[in-house]
Amino acid sequence: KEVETKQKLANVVVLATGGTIAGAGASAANSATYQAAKVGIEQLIAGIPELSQVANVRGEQVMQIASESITNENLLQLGRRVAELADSKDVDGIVITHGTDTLEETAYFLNLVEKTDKPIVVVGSMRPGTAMSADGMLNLYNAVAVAGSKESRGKGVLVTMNDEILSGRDVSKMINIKTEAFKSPWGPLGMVVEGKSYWFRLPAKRNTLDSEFDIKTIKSLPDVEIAYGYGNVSDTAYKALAQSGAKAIIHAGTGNGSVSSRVVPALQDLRKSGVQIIRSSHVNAGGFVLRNAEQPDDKYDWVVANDLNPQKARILAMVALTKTQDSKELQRMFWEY
Ligand SMILES: NC(=O)CC[C@H](N)C(=O)O
Repeated sequence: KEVETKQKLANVVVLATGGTIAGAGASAANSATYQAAKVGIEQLIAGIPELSQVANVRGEQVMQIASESITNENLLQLGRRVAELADSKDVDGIVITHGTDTLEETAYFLNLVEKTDKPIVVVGSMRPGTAMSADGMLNLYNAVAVAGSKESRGKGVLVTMNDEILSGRDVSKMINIKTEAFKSPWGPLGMVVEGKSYWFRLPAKRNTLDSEFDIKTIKSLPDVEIAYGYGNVSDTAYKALAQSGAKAIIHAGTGNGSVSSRVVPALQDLRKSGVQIIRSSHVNAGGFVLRNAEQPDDKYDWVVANDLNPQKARILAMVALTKTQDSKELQRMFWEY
């Protein structure tokens, strides 16, 4: 009988990359002061015996880092391993444990480049496992349950945090001290409660199987950088980033991706020299940048990121630039993904 239920359960692989979900503090009171990326995946899995009720789980330590230090090489390495596993008939779903600082970037990257309808779920925690009311155990349990569920297939890369199922495309870390940290401006897709998923909506943007990007054909990612807009800003950072080789600069703009009049001439020049200029917004609850609003994008040949925040715009720009150098194509991709 035991063998029978084991066979019916989905096979889920947990790829561990580090972060607070693998963190450890000196005392249980240390919910915010601790070291990230300390605990190995075997120990994390062993700490949640209930996982064996929702899936046949095995772990793989892909890296052990705090996610603010993740590089494009790390992204490619992880993406390639996810693709290999997704191709295996013995794997039904994949979970990635990840630091929360750049979790939204990795989730969006995988959402763009993984050609599979198998569930891929990215998860982290806001408190280390050593802390009182640690959230990692339940987040990971939920992630495995969602990754093992047939209902999760074909919904793009997902993120499970704080009982919610969110789209990897537009989820973002909105606060760094609460367990209710991850939100999408467009709301969660569903809830996961006691290992069962409850779905309410679906992503509308192209992803995974429906995406024109494929990790297997991406050899490297071009240099795309972000420069921040604020009062009294100068054009120094923009020029320096271009000089150091940036192929595109994401303008993390104020409000509607607005650009200071002190910066506009430099951005016009940079575009003429071949650098793509992409306007996004750093407003907190979700920017929404429209073409030719605030700045004449048609005239300057700039691109707008619409609802993608600057760090997500960087991810799409890198992936898009592996396919095209044409600003119109780039803009199409920013509307479609
Ligand atoms: N809550 C977290 O995971 C933050 C820890 C660390 N800065 C990271 O992103 O990996």
